[in-house]
This record gives sequence, C-alpha cells and structure tokens, in this order.
Amino acid sequence: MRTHALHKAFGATRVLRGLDLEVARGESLVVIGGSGSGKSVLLKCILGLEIPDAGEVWLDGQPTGGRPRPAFLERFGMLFQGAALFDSLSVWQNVAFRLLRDRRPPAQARARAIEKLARVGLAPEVADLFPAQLSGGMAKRVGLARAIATDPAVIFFDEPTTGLDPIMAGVINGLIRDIVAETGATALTITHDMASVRAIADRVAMLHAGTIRWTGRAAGLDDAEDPMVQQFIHGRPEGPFTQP
Ligand SMILES: Nc1ncnc2c1ncn2[C@@H]1O[C@H](COP(=O)(O)OP(=O)(O)OP(=O)(O)O)[C@@H](O)[C@H]1O
Repeated sequence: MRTHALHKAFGATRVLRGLDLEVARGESLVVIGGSGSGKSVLLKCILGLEIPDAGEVWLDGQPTGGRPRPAFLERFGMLFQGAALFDSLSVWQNVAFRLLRDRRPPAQARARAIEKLARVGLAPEVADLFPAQLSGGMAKRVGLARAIATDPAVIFFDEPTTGLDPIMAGVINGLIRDIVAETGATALTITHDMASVRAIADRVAMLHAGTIRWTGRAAGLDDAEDPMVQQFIHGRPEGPFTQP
C-alpha cells in the first residue's frame, strides 16, 4: 500500500502537500504528527472517504483512481476512534456486522463474533449486551473484535487509545501488537500517543507540513537526529514544532 505525491487542500488550507508513504505487506506502520497535521485526512484519502486533489493511492500494486475497489474494501478492517459502535445493535451484531450484511447464517456469524470477542479478552456473555452498557475500554475491545471479524489483510487503527486510561491503553496496545503479529496483517495506525508507537510500530513516519518529514524503524526512534522528532517523542513544549 502506498501513496504517491498526495495533495489535499480544504479552501486555503493545504493539508497534504505531495505526501509519499509506503507500507510493506505485513508491516505495522504508525504515522505520528501534531494535532491538525493531517493524519485523519491521509487515512480518509487512503480509504476513499476523501478524494485527493492530486497524487495517487496504490493498493495491491494498482492505483485506486480515487475510490478503492470493492475488492480492497472487503479485505480491510478498521478500528475507529471512539469505537463507533451501532447503538441499536447488540455487541455480537456489531462484531459480525459485515458477515450479517454478506448474508452469512446468523448462528455462524454469532459464533465468529464470540470467537473474536474471546480474542480481545471478552466473555461470551458480553455478546448480548448493547453498546450503552459497555465501559470505554470494553467498547474499544468490541471495536477491535469487529475490525478483525473478517480476518482482514489490512487493518487501520485511528487513534486507538484516545479516551482510555493509561492501563487500558496499554492493554489495547498489547492486543493490537499481538493480533497484528499473529495474523500477519498489514497495519496502518495514526496516533499521537507515544506508548502506542512503541508498542505497535515496526516503522514510524512523522507527518508535518503536509509531507512525511521523517521515517525510520521504531527501534531507532530514540536515536533519531531530527529535532522535531525528538521534541515530539519527549513532548517538549519548546523546539522547532509550532502547533497550527
Ligand atoms: N472536511 C474538512 N473541511 C475543511 N477542513 C478540514 C476537513 N477535514 C480536515 N480539515 C482540516 O485539515 C487539517 C488536518 O486535519 P486532520 O483531522 O487530518 O488532523 P489530525 O492530524 O488528524 O489531527 P488530530 O491529531 O488533532 O486528530 C485541519 O486543519 C482540519 O481543520
């Protein structure tokens, strides 16, 4: 999966300015960057929820031409910021949403949902609860179970720890790391949580001023010479970074 010279502006705000990014098959790439740097816009361009003004998104070795093909969309899973569960559906119906939509027999879909709930540490009883009855951490786990319900080849994680306490954030980061490793899925995560970066990333890319300013192995992050990367990973108020 890669982007080539991606441009996207909203009026006078030029968010992406020729962004090149590549994620190898089976790799876990985490994109970091300050608030408003364009991480969500990048994700939306890859998913076809926003159409880039110029440049291309390549999936499976082919340009998508703006909208990813249905064949690709079938193969990806997504954990949304805030889990984004459907309130009127039970937990298992949320997890099995795509399977039910694809007319899988309900008993089979439910069994798959319970299996994925177990993978994220939730008991079968949770299957019949409704989203309103879940804590934030449980909702995130359910969102994760839904993201992996169809055994996707590519998984997107949008700020996976936002709104969680540090312990629950650690649990979710650990689950993401283990699931990505055991399924061999390609993973693209956007976050500004350095704990997520350290837990999840094989490689890190820093988005700034509409392009990838720095990229490197997660293991080498602390030794990165880029002053902006250093400021970001240490959360220092002073440095080259100025918030927009
Ligand atoms: N639909 C839109 N219309 C107008 N401006 C937009 C739209 N979507 C995003 N933007 C602008 O694009 C810029 C980047 O936004 P984006 O949400 O991608 O940032 P981000 O890096 O994900 O930030 P955060 O970490 O705070 O979520 C912001 O200035 C935002 O106001």
